[in-house]
Amino acid sequence: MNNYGTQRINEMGRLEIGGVDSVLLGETYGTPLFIYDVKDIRNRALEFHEAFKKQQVSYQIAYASKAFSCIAMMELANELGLSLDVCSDGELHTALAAGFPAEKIHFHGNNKTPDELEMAVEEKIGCIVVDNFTELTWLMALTESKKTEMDVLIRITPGVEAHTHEYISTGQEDSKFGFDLNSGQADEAIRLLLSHSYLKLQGVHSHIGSQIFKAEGFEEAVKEIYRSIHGWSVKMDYYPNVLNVGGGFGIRYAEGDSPLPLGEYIDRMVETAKAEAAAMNKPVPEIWVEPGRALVGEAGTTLYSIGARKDIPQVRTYVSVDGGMTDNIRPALYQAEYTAVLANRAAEKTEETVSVAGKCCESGDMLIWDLKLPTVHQGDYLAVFSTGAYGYSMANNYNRILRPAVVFVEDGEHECVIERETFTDLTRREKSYSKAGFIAGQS
Ligand SMILES: Cc1ncc(COP(=O)(O)O)c(C=O)c1O
Ligand SMILES: N[C@@H](CCCC[NH3+])C(=O)O
Repeated sequence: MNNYGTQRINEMGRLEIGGVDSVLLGETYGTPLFIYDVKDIRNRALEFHEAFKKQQVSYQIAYASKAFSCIAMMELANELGLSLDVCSDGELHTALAAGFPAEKIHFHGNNKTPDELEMAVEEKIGCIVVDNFTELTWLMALTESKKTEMDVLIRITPGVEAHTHEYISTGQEDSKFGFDLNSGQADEAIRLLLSHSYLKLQGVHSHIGSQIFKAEGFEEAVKEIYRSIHGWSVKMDYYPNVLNVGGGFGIRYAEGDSPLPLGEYIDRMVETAKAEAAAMNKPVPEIWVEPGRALVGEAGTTLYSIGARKDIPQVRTYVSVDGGMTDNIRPALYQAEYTAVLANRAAEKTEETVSVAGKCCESGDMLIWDLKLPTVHQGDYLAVFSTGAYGYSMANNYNRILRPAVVFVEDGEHECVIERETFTDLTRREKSYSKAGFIAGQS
């Protein structure tokens, strides 16, 4: 077993998380169940803070709430001294409902609507990360009409390709996100911003991708941004107060995944920024990062119950769980790999190789291929590791399957922070079509 966070195998041979027996959690809350190891989230936030403090630079760690967003998580992020990256009105609403300080919220997105921009301005959030000219035009008009100042960063695509799945790689020039550097679009946007009375350009943002294991991409991005800063400094006398390098720090999903210690990513990007600033004889900007997965990914475990089993002699054994692509779409979307154990028999030696299927009407609904487990029986609990990021937040109701519950565990205690969806939730906002020609019961 990989021993994520506080996990261990207890005296009964069961997986324990945060000092709580996972079987007890399954019995109490049912399955599928997302279990978050709060201590692990705390430790990771601390690791980021310590890395920045060691470098003696001003910084912000903005939790990318798209990774996992709910009231309890926003409260925890606030308690841990994090800022927040939101990229929709729903994420902003959740943060505000949790009492997250508006001035520490940053708004992202390649298609913020006029309503979302208005909400951000009215709520006086910390900054808007401007992504394109459409948004810039709207934002200029909005702040002028409201006579309200707003801090902004400009998102640029540094032309750096992170070595990750192409769907989660964003820093390359051919991307829907941000202003590109080569065509001069970023220059034009900065020029517009510098002459605007209400929009205050605080700095530059780049995000090169996600699940990145090497620091080189971040170093390269910082260098590339500085090449542009040089130009802006000469042409427009502009030098940023803030350099936001985005998120993307990788985590362990499967054996063989070996991300760097969090501090090393920070050291390498901050040292690059220090060297570049020194070469220009300028101060080091405030460095911001936006980790999502690195804060919550390994802290999450999904507990399922094993149902059907299908043995195809000489071919494969399928064991099916009571969830699947509805609570974890990542294997279907990115061929993401996971590992798992039988939570109720975590100490037993492995005896067979099975493939774990979800319950959706979809052949692609597979969670793990060729997983070694003790002989699997119906009713066993399967714990899939590292599901804390982009699991619940990408959950859906395909096949009208209900979204699972989420429980936080820490120091031997457990608390449900999101209840399991109910059938009532499924049909609550629905009504009959008044012009339906067919009325049940009549021929
Ligand atoms: C702009 C931005 N910031 C931060 C993140 C968080 O990424 P991760 O969860 O990989 O740290 C993302 C998602 O990739 C993003 O698009
Ligand atoms: N949702 C993706 C990462 C991209 C998210 C942010 N741009 C994942 O599950 O890995």
